[in-house]
Amino acid sequence: MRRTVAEHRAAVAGLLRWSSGYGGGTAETVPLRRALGRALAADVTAPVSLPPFDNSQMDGYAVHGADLGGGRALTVVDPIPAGAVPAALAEGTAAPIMTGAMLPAGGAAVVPIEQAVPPQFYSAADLARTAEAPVTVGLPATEHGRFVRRAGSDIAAGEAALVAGTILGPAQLGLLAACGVGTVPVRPRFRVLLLSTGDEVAEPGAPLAPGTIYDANTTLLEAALVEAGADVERHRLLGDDPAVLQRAFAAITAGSTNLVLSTGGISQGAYEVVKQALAGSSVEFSSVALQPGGPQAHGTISGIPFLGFPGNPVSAIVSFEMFLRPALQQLTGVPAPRPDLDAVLLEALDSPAAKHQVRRGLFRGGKVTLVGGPDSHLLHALAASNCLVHVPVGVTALQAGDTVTVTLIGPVPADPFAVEDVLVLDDTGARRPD
Ligand SMILES: Nc1nc2c(c(=O)[nH]1)N[C@H]1C(S)=C(S)[C@@H](COP(=O)(O)OP(=O)(O)OC[C@H]3O[C@@H](n4cnc5c(N)ncnc54)[C@H](O)[C@@H]3O)O[C@H]1N2
Ligand code: MOO
Repeated sequence: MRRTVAEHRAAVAGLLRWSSGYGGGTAETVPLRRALGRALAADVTAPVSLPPFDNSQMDGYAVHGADLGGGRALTVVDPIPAGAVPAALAEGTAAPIMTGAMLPAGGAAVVPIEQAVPPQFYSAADLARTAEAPVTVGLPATEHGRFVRRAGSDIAAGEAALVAGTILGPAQLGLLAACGVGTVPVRPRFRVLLLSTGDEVAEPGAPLAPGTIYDANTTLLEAALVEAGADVERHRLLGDDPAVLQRAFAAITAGSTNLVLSTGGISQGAYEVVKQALAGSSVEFSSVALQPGGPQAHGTISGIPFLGFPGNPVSAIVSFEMFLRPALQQLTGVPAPRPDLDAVLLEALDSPAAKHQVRRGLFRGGKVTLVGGPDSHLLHALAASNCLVHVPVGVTALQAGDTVTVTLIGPVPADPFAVEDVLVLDDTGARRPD
């Protein structure tokens, strides 16, 4: 009995949710620079306020609360660089103050240097002469608090900075650094044991013997798993001997990993090693209405989730994108930037009526060109594509100009038309006349 893509997706998600043991693991504490993309394991409270003290938003003059009305010459006093603790500001004086510098006690506002008369700062030598002939500055009227960044206006000490489960991106890590937090507790990564099967499959690097091919799946799937926030703690290349694979499965103990993932050996051949090694087990071998990625296996080994992907590399990665990546995202919260977009198909295609076909394409500017045919060995075409093109069950043909749904799996190249637009801008950013 053939399963639908949605049925298998739900089965994989349920398997990981109920059997992977993910979620109960011990948090690790890592330095901020190792925490990018990880999920925060506990709430973090701000240990300091941001900003920690009232400070200037502009390079200019700090003015006393009694002098906000402007119109009188103020005596210029010692400047306040960022990092200094200033003396209190007296009525009738103005202190040159730099962006980020602490506002002096008595200071009520900052007037930007451009609005001062004259609009300049004075040298230390000029100010040293203050005793004989005070240097003065004229400032326009301003209001209380103008260009002052108040302590705690971003976040107050003791407030929740980030909540558990937050995915730590540059902004979140920057906030923690600004709060002086150097290490963070993060949820453990989802751990995967990756097994590639096949007597014909050889480790890259060694000379290629006749009849053999290099192992692409280990590298392809490890990269995909890492990109999705998981950790391949171990991978093994195994041949087609069911006894060897059975021993490898028997060595897997409960709790040792969150998922066992294999490629190859699950179809209709005479040497389907995964099928043979798991005969009589609870693992289910099914045919999903998907191309590539039709043959699938799922179940548990020693209580640990097991997924068997087909051996063809494109079938394996399509299986990952269609089934495993969504389940990982649901479970770990690590974002999988895989937007689905509508695109105008630039050429015709055929598809089997009973299957959801996934073609590879290059999406740009709202349009998609197919890259290579539907076959599942076309790794070069996969590497030249940036999206999966979906042809739903029941659709047997599409024409150029039809709208399809694509899933972005790689970066979109710059639109050549957009580049031309940029080139006709002048130095000010205005569009030049054609
Ligand atoms: N009579 C039938 N034959 C096949 C069917 C079918 O329904 N009836 N299904 C086809 C489909 S669809 C697929 S997909 C494959 C899946 O086969 P297996 O999962 O058993 O995978 P293998 O036979 O072991 O390998 C398939 C293919 O992929 C190459 N391969 C395997 N591992 C790697 C690797 N690590 N790196 C690179 N390439 C790998 C292998 O050499 C084969 O060419 O079955 C079809 N057959
Ligand atoms: O379904 Mo197979 O996965 O076409 O190549």
